[in-house]
Amino acid sequence: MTAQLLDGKATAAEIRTDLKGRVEALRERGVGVGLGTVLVGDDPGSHAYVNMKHRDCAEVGIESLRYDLPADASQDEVERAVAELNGNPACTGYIVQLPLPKGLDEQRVLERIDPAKDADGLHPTNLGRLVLMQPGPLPCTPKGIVELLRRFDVPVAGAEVTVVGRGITVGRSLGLLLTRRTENATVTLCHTGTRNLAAHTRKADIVVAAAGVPGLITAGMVKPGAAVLDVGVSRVDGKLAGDVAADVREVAGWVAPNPGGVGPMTRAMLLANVVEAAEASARA
Ligand SMILES: Nc1nc2c(c(=O)[nH]1)N[C@@H](CN(C=O)c1ccc(C(=O)N[C@@H](CCC(=O)O)C(=O)O)cc1)CN2
Repeated sequence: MTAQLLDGKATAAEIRTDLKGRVEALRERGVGVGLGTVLVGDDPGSHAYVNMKHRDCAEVGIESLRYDLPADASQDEVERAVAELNGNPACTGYIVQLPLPKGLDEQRVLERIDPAKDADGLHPTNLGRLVLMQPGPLPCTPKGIVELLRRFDVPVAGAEVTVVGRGITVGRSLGLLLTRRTENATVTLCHTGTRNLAAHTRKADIVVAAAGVPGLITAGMVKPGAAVLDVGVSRVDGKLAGDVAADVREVAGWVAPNPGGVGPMTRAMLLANVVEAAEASARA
């Protein structure tokens, strides 16, 4: 068996085409859409992601606002950038690129974001909405994963899903999202304290690997026909390496590769969050 490709790159391009039309429609009604980013330091991966986010904005007609701060920026400087974006009417949504350099209090920065402009859904108010199953912006990677599964008709309702990684941007939020009544999956959240990881992945209909451990998930850990989504990002010898070993393709029913799977969907969902917020404010 060779797995069907969950092609996030092509799917994200389709989503951007749809969003472009919606941004144009908003502009015709006098509603501007602007995405801000706050990037601190010189991590090459973070720079690449932020550059791609602004390139996506240009493609769909969203205005870009960009704060690039040096690696030695103080907590006050980062919070000042956040305060400026909160007060800038041209910015309808924004993100603080994570991780922040060591020494900065990430949580304190995220708490300063105006929840109404929180394009990443990572402000505690919006994470609380997710826990309470209330409407609000959703973290981009989990939202992108659910959208990718839906567009490729991977059955989610009633599925056993094993998520590897408990971080807030992916694993923990994805668990909350997939267990909502609308998704109705059963989720096992694995992490570094999990004793027998293979026992949990082998029983899963869907495996989401977001541990950041290159090649962690191998063919022997996957149930034949399962969907396997690679969200892990590591650099090995300067090259991007995912969490899923190449041999998994011979066992799985679907594979979201890395690159080309969930990453582009993360970016597309960021734009979607900004456009949805602008549409909601235009309706109000
Ligand atoms: N504020 C946030 N920070 C981070 C998030 C996030 O959702 N919000 N997620 C990750 C990084 N991330 C988004 O910022 C991200 C990851 C991957 C991609 C992507 O398009 N990847 C490409 C390959 C890119 C490459 O070659 O390096 C792919 O998978 O095909 C976009 C965004 C951590 N930080």
